[in-house]
This record gives sequence, structure tokens and C-alpha cells, in this order.
Amino acid sequence: MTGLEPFGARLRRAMDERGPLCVGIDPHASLLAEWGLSDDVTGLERFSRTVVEAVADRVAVLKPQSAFFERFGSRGVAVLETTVREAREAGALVVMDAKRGDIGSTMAAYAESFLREDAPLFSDALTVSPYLGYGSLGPAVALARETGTGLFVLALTSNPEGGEVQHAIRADGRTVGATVLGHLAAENAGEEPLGSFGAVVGATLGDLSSYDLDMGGPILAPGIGAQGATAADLPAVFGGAVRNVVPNVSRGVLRHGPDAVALRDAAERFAEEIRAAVASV
Ligand SMILES: O=C(O)c1cc(=O)[nH]c(=O)n1[C@@H]1O[C@H](COP(=O)(O)O)[C@@H](O)[C@H]1O
Repeated sequence: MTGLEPFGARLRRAMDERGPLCVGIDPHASLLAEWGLSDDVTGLERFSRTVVEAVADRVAVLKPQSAFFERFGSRGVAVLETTVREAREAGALVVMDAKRGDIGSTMAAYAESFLREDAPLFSDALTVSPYLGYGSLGPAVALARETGTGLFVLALTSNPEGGEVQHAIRADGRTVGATVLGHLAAENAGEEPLGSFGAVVGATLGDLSSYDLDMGGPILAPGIGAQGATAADLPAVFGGAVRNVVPNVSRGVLRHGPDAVALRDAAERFAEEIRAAVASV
């Protein structure tokens, strides 16, 4: 046991103290260019450190997108390790966006890579895909319980292509996405004040009243900013579950760099809009 309090409880406190905004660290090649940085490991390092220094002491969650680090091979992954460590030291919770998903025995190794406290990429939570069958995530659920970490399971993703899988209707009449949410509700049962097993549900999806989003865990909601959703959309999309929503903004904040004050101001504007939207429900 690591002695860490369960992720859901740590996240609830961070959301209450700092507001629920999650800033994504997505070092797109186009953003490196806009920031006047080289498209190499030096540029990647400067970019990531700037974001951490600008906002890690004030937002609840930072979400580095692993793909943009893996692009540079082992040296990029080394930058990711430093980014995660420095973000956590500055007081943010880190959700590693690596969207892992595989057969159970391999899933166990992915879980060890991100959710075991002595792992170089140890993070507070990990994004995972349930589309090899929810049960294949079992080893990650078990390790998260042991180490006080969490998972964000893709349920209803923000991209338009997601519907062909997630809205598909099963033999029992439920959609695949609703089934994932049902598994999460079972995982979080009895956990107070918030479970550690979250869902990813896009803020872009419009009315989701046919889904039971009240599954006792957090909802990571990407799609605000570059994908077209706004903070004001949150109440209509999430209804009463909006209190448990962690809205992610990546490019919408990052495009204001490289100036740290401008990045911070952009994050605070989104945070304020989100606070007002959640308070309106
Ligand atoms: O799991 C995610 O974070 C995720 C799920 C999803 O349904 N949609 C989605 O956009 N994301 C991620 O959220 C971030 C969105 O970035 P922006 O569109 O720049 O704000 C990217 O890192 C995506 O990989």
C-alpha cells in the first residue's frame, strides 16, 4: 500500500479548492511552431515546463497527452516523466492520457507502468479504453484500488466517429456506452465523496439525458475550446452530474503561450466560465 488517499477523494478536494478545470498538455507540432520553439525534444521540454510552471499551482488537474511525447522516442518519454513529477510536486493531480487497453494480462503491465508509485511515469490516474471488453480492465482497477489512483474509462468520446461503437445497441437493448457507465457505477458503489473510477464523456455531445451519468465517479469532459464546445454547454450536456465533471481544455489554453501570464489568464478565464456554468445548475 502506498498510503495515498483514494483518487476520488483527492480529486473531489482539489475540485472544491481549485475549481474543476483540467488543462491538457498537448504539445502539437503546430503549437511548438506558434510558440517559436523547435519541433524536437528541446522544444518539447520548454513547452511542457512552461505549462507546468504557469498553471500547476492553481488548476485541479493537468492531463499530459502521451502521444505528443512518444513522438520523440525515449527522450520524449523522459520529458513526460519530468513533466508528471514536476506537475505533481506543484500540487496538481496528473491524469496520464495514454488511453491504454489490452487483454487482461497485458493490461496488468500497463497498470504497473502508470499506477505503481515507484514507476517512472506514476500518475494519479490513467485514461483507458474498455473496448476490448470492460472486464479486460480488471487488473488496472485492482491496482488503482491498491495504490489510491484512478482510471478514466472511455465511455462516450468527443469525436464524431465514436458513436458507431458507443451508441451501438446491444442484445439487451442497452447501448455500449451505457453499459460502460453501468460498470463504473458498480465500481464506485459506496465510495464517498467520489469514486475513483471515472468516465470520459465529451462535452461536444449535446443532450445526453438518455444516459445515466450519475455513476458515483468523476467525468472527464474534453471538447471545450478547439473542438467547439463551451463552458456554457456543460449544464445542458451533463445535467445534475455536472458537479462531478472535470472539463478538459488543451489547445484553447495552450494557444495563448508561450507567455506564462497569458497562459495563466486563459486558464483562469475558462475556470471562471466553468464555475459560473456549474453554479447555474
Ligand atoms: O481521453 C481524452 O482525454 C479524450 C477523450 C475524448 O473523447 N476526446 C478528447 O479530445 N480527448 C483528449 O482531450 C484532449 C482535447 O484537446 P483539445 O481539443 O485541444 O482541447 C486531447 O488530448 C484528446 O486526446
